[in-house]
Amino acid sequence: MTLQRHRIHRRIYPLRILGMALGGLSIAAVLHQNQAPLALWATMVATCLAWPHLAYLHARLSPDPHRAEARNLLIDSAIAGAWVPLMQFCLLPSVVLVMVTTFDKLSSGIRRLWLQSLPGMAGAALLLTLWLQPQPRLESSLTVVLCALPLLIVHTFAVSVASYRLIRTVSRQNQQLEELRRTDLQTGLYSRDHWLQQAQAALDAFQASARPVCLLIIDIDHFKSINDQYGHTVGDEVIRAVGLIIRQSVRAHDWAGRYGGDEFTVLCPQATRDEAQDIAQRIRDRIEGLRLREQPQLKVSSSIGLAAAQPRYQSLREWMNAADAALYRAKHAGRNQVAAGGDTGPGRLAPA
Ligand SMILES: Nc1nc2c(ncn2[C@@H]2O[C@H](COP(=O)(O)OP(=O)(O)OP(=O)(O)O)[C@@H](O)[C@H]2O)c(=O)[nH]1
Repeated sequence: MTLQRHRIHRRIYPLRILGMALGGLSIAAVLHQNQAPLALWATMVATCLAWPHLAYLHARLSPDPHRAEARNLLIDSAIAGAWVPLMQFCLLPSVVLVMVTTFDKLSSGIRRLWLQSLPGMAGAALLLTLWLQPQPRLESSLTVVLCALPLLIVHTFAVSVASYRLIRTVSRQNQQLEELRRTDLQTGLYSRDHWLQQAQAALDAFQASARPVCLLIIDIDHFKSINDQYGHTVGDEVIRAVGLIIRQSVRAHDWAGRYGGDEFTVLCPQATRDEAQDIAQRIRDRIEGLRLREQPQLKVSSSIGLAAAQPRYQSLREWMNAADAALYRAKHAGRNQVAAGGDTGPGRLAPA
């Protein structure tokens, strides 16, 4: 079981009651086998009945229940250690008690708790050995063996279930983290890093197969002055709206990402330059038609650079530089237009 700070004592309380009951069963069988005096029976019953409730109260009333419960776990180990000489070292239940309480510390997830539990466990065992000097009786009757089994089985099952749940939770959270890493939170498009990975993979695939693939770089025109004139909140809204337009304008198998700031990138696999130009024009056109409900007078436009992959591009950087150079030309030619570079050299596509 993983120790969580929140209401930890409530989660451990029933488990400790169950553990004490099963541990008590195992100890009772040994006491019966060893014909132990009544005082030992009384000690066993009192410990098993009282300790879970005392531990619960201790943690509940403590200002730091997490620490208090960690202390309780150490006391669990000391109690288990004490019962080893009290059971005259009866081998099977002694090993089961010691192992179960030690594994509890390991599965608690509290760092080094199991190590911290060892001195208390060994100390309690040593103290009672020196004090009572019990005669060792290592053998276990069949009854003792049978009575030790429930604790062993239930504990193993409980720890396995808890580990299974923990692994499921961790893998679910890892998946969520991976999705977050891949996504630009503002626009819902792919993040820069993830998009770059895909672009590299697309270029590699192009080098291997020569199937056409194109790259678009989209930049909002004069975005700084939108921020300056309308404020950053409106600027953010424009970025979100442009992201949505891009997402809705590309094909299902295109990869649209936010490269950073007001710059977006789209990878168009299996698209010729003409097909990619159509996509780019569609995006440019829709951005030009964008109107924010709160700011209907605000006009937005974009410039787009397009580059088809070429066998001569040795790296993604070269391919992106070609698209960037095309974007630069689109900006310098008056913005709000698509320019293509790459296979046929510099070229400008007229605005729609
Ligand atoms: N509101 C907002 N502004 C951003 C965000 N990211 C970057 N910016 C701003 O966007 C502006 C980008 O300006 P530039 O790309 O340099 O220039 P521009 O004004 O778009 O001009 P051209 O690209 O030449 O048309 C900068 O002022 C950044 O501070 C964002 O997430 N939200």
